[in-house]
Amino acid sequence: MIQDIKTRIANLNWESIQNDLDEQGFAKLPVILTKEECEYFIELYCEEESYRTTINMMRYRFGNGEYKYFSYPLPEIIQSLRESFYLELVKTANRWLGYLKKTEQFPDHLQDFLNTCEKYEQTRPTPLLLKYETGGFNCLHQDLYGDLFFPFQVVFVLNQRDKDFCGGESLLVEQIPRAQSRGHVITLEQGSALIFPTNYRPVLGKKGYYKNTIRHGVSTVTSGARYGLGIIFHDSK
Ligand SMILES: O=C(O)CCC(=O)C(=O)O
Ligand SMILES: [Fe+2]
Repeated sequence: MIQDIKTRIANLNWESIQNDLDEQGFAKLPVILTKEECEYFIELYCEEESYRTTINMMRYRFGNGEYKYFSYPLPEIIQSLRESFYLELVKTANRWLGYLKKTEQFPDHLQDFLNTCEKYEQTRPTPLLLKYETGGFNCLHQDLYGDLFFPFQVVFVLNQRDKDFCGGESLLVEQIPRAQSRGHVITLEQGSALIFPTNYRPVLGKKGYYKNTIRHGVSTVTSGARYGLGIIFHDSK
């Protein structure tokens, strides 16, 4: 099953995903997790011993909803998702560094990147489950938890759109230098995912690449409850 997760990720159409990431900064993925796997996570949401921290979003004015960061060791399936997405996305991450004429490179394997995070005192795990009930939303934000960050993150929706919940679309807003911002609305089916930039995306201009800052959020859940699984690669201070 876990081996199977790795195969599922490796077998995605990475050529097309890499192209989407370069062209638009984000990539919508097909269904990856089965209904049973999604239900497993929704049930896991209530198992308090799996988490290091629970955040009430209203309390911090982050939105309306709740999320929980897993503690280490991560559930095997999340560890596998994190490792296998990293293996592919590190190629894009390093290509993007090249576009921006940066010489440093991210290591090929997640564990080596996490060892570097440790040097920056970023040792707390960041994968999380999120829950929004009717009226819930997530304000536009970025998830940078220290000086070191991986340029991509992945989010899965765990229940069925238009059946278990309405609204709750994924939002990306791109801040274009010296221009107005552009919004993207992405609807995700149960078990499908979105890859998006944690901080910015490089865009080719007349004088080389420049950066569009990107923030993400979730529109209001107009009925029902929406659960999500976020895979963030860098650890937190
Ligand atoms: O619930 C969502 O889709 C957004 C999750 C999010 O903000 C994240 O994974 O960082
Ligand atoms: Fe986020």
